[in-house]
Amino acid sequence: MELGSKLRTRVLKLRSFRRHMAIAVHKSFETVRLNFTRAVLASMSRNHPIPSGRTMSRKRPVGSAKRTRTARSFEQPKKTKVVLLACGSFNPITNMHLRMFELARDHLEDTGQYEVVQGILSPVGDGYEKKGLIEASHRGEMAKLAAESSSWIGVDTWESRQANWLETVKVLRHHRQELLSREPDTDVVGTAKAGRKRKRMDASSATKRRKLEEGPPQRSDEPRLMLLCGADMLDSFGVPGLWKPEDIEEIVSSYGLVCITRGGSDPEAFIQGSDLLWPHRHNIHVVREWVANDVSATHIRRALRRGHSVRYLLPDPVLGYIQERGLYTTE
Ligand SMILES: Nc1ncnc2c1ncn2[C@@H]1O[C@H](COP(=O)(O)OP(=O)(O)OP(=O)(O)O)[C@@H](O)[C@H]1O
Ligand SMILES: NC(=O)c1ccc[n+]([C@@H]2O[C@H](COP(=O)(O)O)[C@@H](O)[C@H]2O)c1
Repeated sequence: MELGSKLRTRVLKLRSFRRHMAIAVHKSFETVRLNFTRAVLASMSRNHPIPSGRTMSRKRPVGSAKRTRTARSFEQPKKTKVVLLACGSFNPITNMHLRMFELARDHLEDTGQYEVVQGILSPVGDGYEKKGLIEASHRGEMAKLAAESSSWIGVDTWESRQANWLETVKVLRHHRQELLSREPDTDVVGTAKAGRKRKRMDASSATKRRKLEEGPPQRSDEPRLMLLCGADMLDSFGVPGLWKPEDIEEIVSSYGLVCITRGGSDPEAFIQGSDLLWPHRHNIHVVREWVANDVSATHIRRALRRGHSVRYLLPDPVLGYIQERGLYTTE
């Protein structure tokens, strides 16, 4: 009997020991598994950005500062700010001259890379001496009347106030210098409208000079200047002796070109056929105008000479200016 009860006690103890061992082994496996899972999760949160727009959902001690860093700050690269410069006769300015800016802005912003912050109309000076060109003061005034309807397009008469005609690349250089001379937090649109208030560049500033030599900024807060033109202007690059090759090279490499399609021109084919433009094709943005608008200043001048209506081809205040002064009645 005694032997039997001892044996039973031993068997029970053995069973209890095995149970305890099993629990201990299970617990340590569980600990290893949990630690592994934690490690994997930690590494995932390090390697992967947090879903867009959401703050990190880690618990924080009561009263501690709220996490304000969102995924957006990780994911969205800064957009390059762009200022568009359109050079031309604007003799007179037409609705299509304004529309070019709208088309260019949509196109650039649709890429997701750019934010167009300002448009500048720069009428050519009297020194250009093109047939039928009326005084720059009138063309500048008409451009200003036209730009009043826009919140972001302005007129700069610096080019037209120069004594002699200036190559377009020199106009671009001037405007880039103006942009660099601005304070970083300047409201660019407001400045365009009140250009007179602009601060002059401090020629002694080594930083600014260095930036000018380095070329236009690509991804910084400083806006990048691009030349805006119609496809006929791009075609004119091919007219022998009209543009210096080094000027064209500088325009397309250091600034960039936004070219609006125009009836009778094929900008893509022109770029493809040009050994000068082809290497810079990624800096030339061809914008297709699906609603063809082939209004030209030439057509408007001709219609005015003939006493025909030009209403709705150019802004009403511009038409009023022309009629009040009897402009474009003779060739
Ligand atoms: N209808 C248009 N479509 C596309 N681009 C245009 C159009 N009209 C003018 N442009 C562009 O606007 C800029 C300034 O043009 P400009 O002042 O020479 O006007 P224009 O109407 O072509 O003048 P003109 O008929 O007197 O030659 C140029 O780059 C020109 O290519
Ligand atoms: N070599 C050059 O820089 C060059 C040559 C021809 C025209 N342009 C410019 O192109 C524009 C052309 O205007 P128009 O189409 O009205 O002639 C003007 O602003 C003019 O100054 C520049």
